[in-house]
Amino acid sequence: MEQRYATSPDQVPGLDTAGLRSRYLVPDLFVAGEVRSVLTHHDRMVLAGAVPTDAPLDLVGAPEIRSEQFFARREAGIVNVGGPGTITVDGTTYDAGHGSCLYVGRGAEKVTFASTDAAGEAGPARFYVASAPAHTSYPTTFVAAGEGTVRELGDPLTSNRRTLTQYIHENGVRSCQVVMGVTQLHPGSMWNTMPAHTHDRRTEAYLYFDLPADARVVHLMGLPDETRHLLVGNEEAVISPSWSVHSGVGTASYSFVWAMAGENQAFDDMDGHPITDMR
Ligand SMILES: O=C(O)C(=O)C[C@H](O)C(=O)CO
Ligand SMILES: [Zn+2]
Repeated sequence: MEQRYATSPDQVPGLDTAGLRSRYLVPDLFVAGEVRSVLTHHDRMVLAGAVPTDAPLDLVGAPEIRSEQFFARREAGIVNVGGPGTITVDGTTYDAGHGSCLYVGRGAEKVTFASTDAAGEAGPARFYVASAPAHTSYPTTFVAAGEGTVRELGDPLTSNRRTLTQYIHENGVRSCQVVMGVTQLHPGSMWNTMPAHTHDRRTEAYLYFDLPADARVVHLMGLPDETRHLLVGNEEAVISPSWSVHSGVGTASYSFVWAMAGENQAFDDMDGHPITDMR
């Protein structure tokens, strides 16, 4: 498990491109036949990727979280951004298609990922995990793709028409901290999360997916009046500390998984920043 310590907005103006990328971009979570993970000390979120090929893969603990079982003191939301696959939690198997979400509660002992058609046209499943510490155990719950709480946002005239589906949230699948969903840009719309916002009470991570290999999302980060950008490729994640805006524009169509953890789960507890105030 890679470990990244928390950062302050004071550091951002002094960082060059490589410095920004090494702290905030998570570029290599998805590797065939492996589980890769990153622990950020921002709200102690763990981001992981699992790509099972010819053999199933288990999500296990690590020295960085001082536990043999990943879910000993944690919960997680898991979204499949690849081909069809299954997630088995303590003997119960969930068919997890592209874009579906499984919440796994604290105390789960054995969590196993498998692909249904790794060698076929669909390719291996690619499971994205966003986890946070949990004080109690909520039931493990599956939500099929698109079946959460849907919000239609933006306008084609401002190139930001998008469908936001909330899976794990206050009025949906219950959790201790993790709030999670998927936003899909409509054809021709390229801007996400504009107007941009911050939420000083929560850390958030975006994982961009379904982006063509030769396209990029220009992702804005930093304090609203001192922004920087990251060029982000398919299946790369960005860590947004509580003080950082998180908004992007793609050079092609894309979706992203957003996941948060922190003080509260109130989705609308955010501070908007008009583009005219941003620098
Ligand atoms: O398209 C959007 O806008 C989003 O998906 C916003 C994220 O859900 C978010 O940043 C929640 O805080
Ligand atoms: Zn946000």
